[in-house]
Amino acid sequence: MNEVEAGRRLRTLAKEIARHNRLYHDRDAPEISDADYDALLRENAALEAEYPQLIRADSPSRQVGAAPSTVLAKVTHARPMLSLENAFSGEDVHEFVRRVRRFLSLAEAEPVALTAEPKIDGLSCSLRYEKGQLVLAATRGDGAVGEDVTPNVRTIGDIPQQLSGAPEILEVRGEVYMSKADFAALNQRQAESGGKVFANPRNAAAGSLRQKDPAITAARPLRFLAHGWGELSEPLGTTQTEAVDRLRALGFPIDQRVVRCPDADAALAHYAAIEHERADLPFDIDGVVYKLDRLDWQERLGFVGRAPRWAIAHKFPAEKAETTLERIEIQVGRTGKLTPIGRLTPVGVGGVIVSNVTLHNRDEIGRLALREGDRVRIQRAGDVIPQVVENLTPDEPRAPFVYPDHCPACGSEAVAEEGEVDIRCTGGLICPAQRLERLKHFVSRGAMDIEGLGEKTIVEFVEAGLVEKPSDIFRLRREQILGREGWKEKSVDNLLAAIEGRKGFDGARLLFGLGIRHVGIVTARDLLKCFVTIEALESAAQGETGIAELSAVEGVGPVVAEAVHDFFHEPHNREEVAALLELARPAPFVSQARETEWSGKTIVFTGSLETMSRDEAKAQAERLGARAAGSVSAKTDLVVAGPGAGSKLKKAEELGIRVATEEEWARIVAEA
Ligand SMILES: NC(=O)c1ccc[n+]([C@@H]2O[C@H](COP(=O)([O-])OP(=O)(O)OC[C@H]3O[C@@H](n4cnc5c(N)ncnc54)[C@H](O)[C@@H]3O)[C@@H](O)[C@H]2O)c1
Ligand SMILES: [Zn+2]
Repeated sequence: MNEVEAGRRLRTLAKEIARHNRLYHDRDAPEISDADYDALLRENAALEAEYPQLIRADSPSRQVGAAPSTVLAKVTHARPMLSLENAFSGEDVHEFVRRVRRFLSLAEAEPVALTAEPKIDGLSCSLRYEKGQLVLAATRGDGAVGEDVTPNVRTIGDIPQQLSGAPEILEVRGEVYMSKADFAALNQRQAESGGKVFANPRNAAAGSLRQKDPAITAARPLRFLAHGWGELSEPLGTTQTEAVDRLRALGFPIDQRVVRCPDADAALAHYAAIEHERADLPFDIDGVVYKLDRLDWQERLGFVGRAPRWAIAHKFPAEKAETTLERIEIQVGRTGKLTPIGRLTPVGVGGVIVSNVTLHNRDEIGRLALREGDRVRIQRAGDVIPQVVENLTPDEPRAPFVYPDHCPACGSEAVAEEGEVDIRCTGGLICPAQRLERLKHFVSRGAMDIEGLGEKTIVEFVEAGLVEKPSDIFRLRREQILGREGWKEKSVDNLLAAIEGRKGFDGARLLFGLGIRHVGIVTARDLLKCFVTIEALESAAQGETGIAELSAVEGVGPVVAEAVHDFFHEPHNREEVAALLELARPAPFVSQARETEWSGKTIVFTGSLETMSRDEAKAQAERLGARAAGSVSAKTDLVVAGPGAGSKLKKAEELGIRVATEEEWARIVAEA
């Protein structure tokens, strides 16, 4: 991999890992296994080690968790709540100790004692006591800012409300978790009452704590184990062991498997013992945490990036089992992505019964040469969605699995983009699997922006069968809506007037609203700047030289060209577009640009803007006749940088490109 490729890969990794962090930490709904997630992190770390100059401001190696949810109040931690580095082998653990020795310049003979303890699979929580009273409880959030869960935490029996003989300020940190037995019973109750069934104890604990109603938390069997601390007005001891003993004496639950080990080998022996016991433990664990016992050493080591240098989590290997792959089914996601799912003969893996696996994509099926009927080895890594790691019967004669080239939900053609493994349905507008998301996008503020037709209403209309595709919005009749619950005459009239008002609307916004892959509002404008009407664009896209013609448009590359071509290639889409054009009659493109000194220039906006949205800034640039671009190059004429600007600003400075603040930009606009 060369430097350019590495930079590109790092960008992809940053985006992907951030997405998985949100899914896992914020939404409690991971899409990939922890083992796959950890592999992404390791790939990122290896690339950063090779190309330190490419380390991004938003690098996953510097981030903890995910931003706090907006449902709960935010709490800025007095001391950050960090993550842990991972070790996957005994050798990794020895290397950790060697790193510590080097950092502290320890003599050969100097022993390095560690504590070893189970890594509880819950969610971390910080409890703040002032003068012995519990005053604040917070989740980790992104490490710097967490969520205020004080009223909820007050309902957890394991957590003392009052302490005697505690330091004046004491922040205790530990894990809120649910025992396996309580989790099973809760899920049973939830299923019987038609409530949410949780994927695993960690999700159940997180879902029970990270919500607004303390009565719900109180009804859930949450528990707590302390394993560390944050701000302190006086030390708890001189070693980790002493400090933990002190916390226990103050009344905090501490797991009995926390032990002091004189060296790494002793710690590894304790790891083996805990791993042996794992299945019988009352709660889920995903590894063993080692910490330096001496607190003065912990202090000197401090932390780097997202984790302390003085601790490491030794993860357990994934659990495996063998079974039969009975069927391969293709699911269509909300964005049209086809995902193969394996239906298995149910089998127990690490304490849960597994009957489905994700097969990721077509390439993965090819790599494992999977066919319906094969025996497979599956793996579950303390996670929700297990995966196939090996085909045990690749040589048995069996018909190969034929991957569909049409969408099972709507019958449209399904294609892979150049260089991409994912296969997508091209029938976006008419595909039932994508219906809701497409419609939400169509009416959204950046697209048709129909007042009174928000996401909620779209969901209502789709569920009622009133709307299936965008053109149906223009077919809505008064009597269809009137008489529905919550709709008064006035609101129906307002809605119909708003829809009526969108006839003859900006063609670029309608084109953007179609949700063609890679066609954002800027690209939609670029396309119509050249073709003027959607009809003209459509016939160009369908022509023999369509892709070449589209690629030649200023601001449009081959990827966009191909996506537009694929979209108009699909007869269902053409039919729907024709109906839309007939009903909505969008306006042909009229350039809003004036002739100014900025005409034809290229401007890049980076960082956050405070007085306007990014979209507004781009629109301003366009009105000056300039083009808003996404990345800085030698052809850039101006970079407008707000707070938090990173690599783009750096690049502009390197290239000697003019840089303006948001305020200066506002002046440029006013004066042009
Ligand atoms: N599957 C996914 O999409 C996905 C996404 C993000 C994270 N993850 C998984 O989540 C984990 C990463 O999350 P993370 O950043 O919270 O790191 P982590 O959970 O691996 O380790 C840090 C946390 O461990 C907790 N912990 C539990 N027992 C402890 C003990 N005895 N001593 C000290 N700390 C203890 C602490 O709360 C600490 O915040 C990994 O296992 C990763 O695989 C998975
Ligand atoms: Zn489809």
